[in-house]
Amino acid sequence: MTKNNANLLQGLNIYLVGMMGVGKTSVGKAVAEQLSYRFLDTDDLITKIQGQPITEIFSQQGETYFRELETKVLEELSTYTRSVIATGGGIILKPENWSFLQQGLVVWLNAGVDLLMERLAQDESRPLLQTANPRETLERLLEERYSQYAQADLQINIHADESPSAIASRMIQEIPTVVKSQNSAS
Ligand SMILES: Nc1ncnc2c1ncn2[C@@H]1O[C@H](COP(=O)(O)OP(=O)(O)OP(=O)(O)O)[C@@H](O)[C@H]1O
Ligand SMILES: O=C(O)C1=C[C@@H](O)[C@@H](O)[C@H](O)C1
Ligand SMILES: [Mg+2]
Repeated sequence: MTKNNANLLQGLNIYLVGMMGVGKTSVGKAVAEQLSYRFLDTDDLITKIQGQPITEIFSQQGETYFRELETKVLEELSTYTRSVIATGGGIILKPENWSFLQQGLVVWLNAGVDLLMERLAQDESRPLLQTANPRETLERLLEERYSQYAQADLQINIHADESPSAIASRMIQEIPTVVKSQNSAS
């Protein structure tokens, strides 16, 4: 089943989008393993290229600079094939980024704010959440971004107590439904 689905994708990249903390990195690694794809993470690459953690890029160079780097990294990765690409939570904000995302299969990992809060409670590496009321910030960001995330080809709802590997299997099982409808649309 997994091998067939990898064939069905014909090398098409999978782009994971969704709010910070939903599990794009964790689930992405499991999807890549199950499809024998390469795993890449835009946040990780930005950190390596810049030689600075994301919090520092935000505080020293600013969010606009980070977003420019993010677009450059995404453009570079769009030339790859057979890759699962975990993206930063805000990648869907720039229309320009969609021209790269749409070259692959875009999968939205969606979870409610309660689960996101649980996952991010002890985490200080998300600069946008260093506010007086992180829950309120998450709620606002999710509301602002919801319609953009919903442009994804496939939506996977994330619940507590499901491992990254089980979520990956569930996602891979759904691939034929979206790849088929993409083919029939063309
Ligand atoms: N299915 C899961 N079950 C339990 N814990 C999980 C699961 N998925 C992710 N986590 C944990 O939640 C936290 C956030 O996960 P992860 O870093 O994968 O999210 P992300 O979507 O990549 O976030 P960001 O957009 O900030 O990069 C991590 O501590 C991770 O170990
Ligand atoms: O949701 C966001 O805007 C972000 C999420 C993270 O993945 C990082 O890309 C950065 O912290 C910004
Ligand atoms: Mg991540």
